[in-house]
Amino acid sequence: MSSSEAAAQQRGHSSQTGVNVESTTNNKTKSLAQKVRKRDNNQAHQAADLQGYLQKWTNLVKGFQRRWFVLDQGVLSYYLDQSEAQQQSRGAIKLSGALIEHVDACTFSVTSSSPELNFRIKAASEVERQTWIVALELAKTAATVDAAPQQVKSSEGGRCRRTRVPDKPNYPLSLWSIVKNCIGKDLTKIPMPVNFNEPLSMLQRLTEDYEYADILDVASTCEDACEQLAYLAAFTASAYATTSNRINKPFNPLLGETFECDRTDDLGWRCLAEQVSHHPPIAALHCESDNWQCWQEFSMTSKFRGKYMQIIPLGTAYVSFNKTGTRYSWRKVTTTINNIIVGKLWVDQQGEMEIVDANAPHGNKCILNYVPYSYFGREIQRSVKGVVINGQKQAKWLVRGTWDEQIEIAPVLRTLGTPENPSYSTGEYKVAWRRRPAPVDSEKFYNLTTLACQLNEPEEGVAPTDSRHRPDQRLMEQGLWDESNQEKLRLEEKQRGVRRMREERVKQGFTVPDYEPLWFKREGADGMHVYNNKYWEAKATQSWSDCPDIY
Ligand SMILES: CC(C)CCC[C@@H](C)[C@H]1CC[C@H]2[C@@H]3CC=C4C[C@@H](O)CC[C@]4(C)[C@H]3CC[C@]12C
Repeated sequence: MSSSEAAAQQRGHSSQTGVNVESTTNNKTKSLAQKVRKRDNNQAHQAADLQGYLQKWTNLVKGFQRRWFVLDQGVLSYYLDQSEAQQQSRGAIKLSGALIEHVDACTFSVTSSSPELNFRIKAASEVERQTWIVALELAKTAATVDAAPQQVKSSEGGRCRRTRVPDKPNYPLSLWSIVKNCIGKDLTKIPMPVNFNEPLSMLQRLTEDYEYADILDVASTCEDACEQLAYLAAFTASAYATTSNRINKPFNPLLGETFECDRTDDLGWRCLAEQVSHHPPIAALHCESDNWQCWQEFSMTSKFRGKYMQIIPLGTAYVSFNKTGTRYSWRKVTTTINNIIVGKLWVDQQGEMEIVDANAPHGNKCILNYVPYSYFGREIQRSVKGVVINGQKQAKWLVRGTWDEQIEIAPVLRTLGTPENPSYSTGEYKVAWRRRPAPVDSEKFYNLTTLACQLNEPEEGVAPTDSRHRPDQRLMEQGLWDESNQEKLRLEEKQRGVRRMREERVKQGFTVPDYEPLWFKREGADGMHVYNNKYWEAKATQSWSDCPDIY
């Protein structure tokens, strides 16, 4: 029996310890889901309070001593014995920001940094230890959410959005120990515990492509089509900004999972994503604003190449500017994840990206080169270089910078040199994109940007299939990784079950219609999934009856 199972069982029996007990513990999955939902509604006040005798480390002479511990409203206090509990405590730690660590089978420690305090505590059994750790983690999450500044920009929409998620707990686990048995497998097919995840699904991660969509607003006002393309090049590079320090795996979306992000009020755009295929996994996105529309289909293959892994994205991204109807398309470059076996993980981008006019194949285009990292190279790292050429193959604008910091663009005034080795004299460079500074302390919460923190914020009225409702991801966000892992397995099994049933019916000779996504349909010669314009209307009337039950 794993410790978390034991803890769950313990919770079922231990009414005496005062843990909030779900009466239907035999139906554990349900009780977990309920717990998540409850916590969504009122995260701050759902923490399980707990009290009881434990052994507390005093000093080398006296060793462990029996003390009465009380967990109440985000504070862990102790007393000489139970009768003293109404009086002043002997010591107390605020759990917000505290470190809760498992030491050995029965021992754990709770540490706070300011004031500097540490309790080393021994429980009577592993089960009791885990019960306390779970209660403490829950209380910590609730307290941290409470303590976190909730206010963001004073958006015209007037909505307050959160600016952070709970801190990432620290449960060390070697990536290589998981991945080594999976050489040759695709990243999306490697069964991985949530320890390497970030609390976002790939649908949400892809929505972050639009974090700097204001560049598209600028581009939409350009009179010069080549300048517009140069801005667009800056936009495509901005999508990689977060990859420099976000090396966690987003959750693989379940088939039929959706994610909406309506930021029309403050950012001027809204986006809808759906997982439209499971084998191979494909996501489709559609993002719209008054000035432009963007859509894309995304899937990927991944390859181990010795000490690193390469992610090769498939699918095409499009933008169309409303005023002129000009449409451009591009494909994403290859992402490399280095140091898979040992060392610190780091990411690089490489490859050539061609941004072409989708209506005029021989018209303007931008050739952007994401220069790969080279140990010996003289190039600055993460560099992006590009040129916008017109239909006559004349260079019109130059693009330069790095994908993790900023991109500048400049008009070409004159082309010198030879066609094989041209040199350009340009006008002044202007900054087309600059990365916003990271939020304070973001290294404690997966290096998420403020927008990223807000993506998974619970929101009313979204589809039942929305990633925000995904229970394993919510548990992970709250730092409850054991529980999250269990839920993840249950959801994946449920998905397999549905698949198996389809296959069974096909075997029995029934005609089973192909899986149809709800909000996207295949269109055009390449059969790309494009938006069917139904989601936001369905949302307005809350008509979700066609949504599959995936959680
Ligand atoms: C072994 C584990 C830890 C590896 C984790 C790999 C993560 C960091 C990789 C896997 C797939 C990658 C994504 C693949 C494609 C895109 C789309 C692009 O427009 C922005 C970057 C983005 C969103 C990448 C971000 C980094 C990414 C999420």
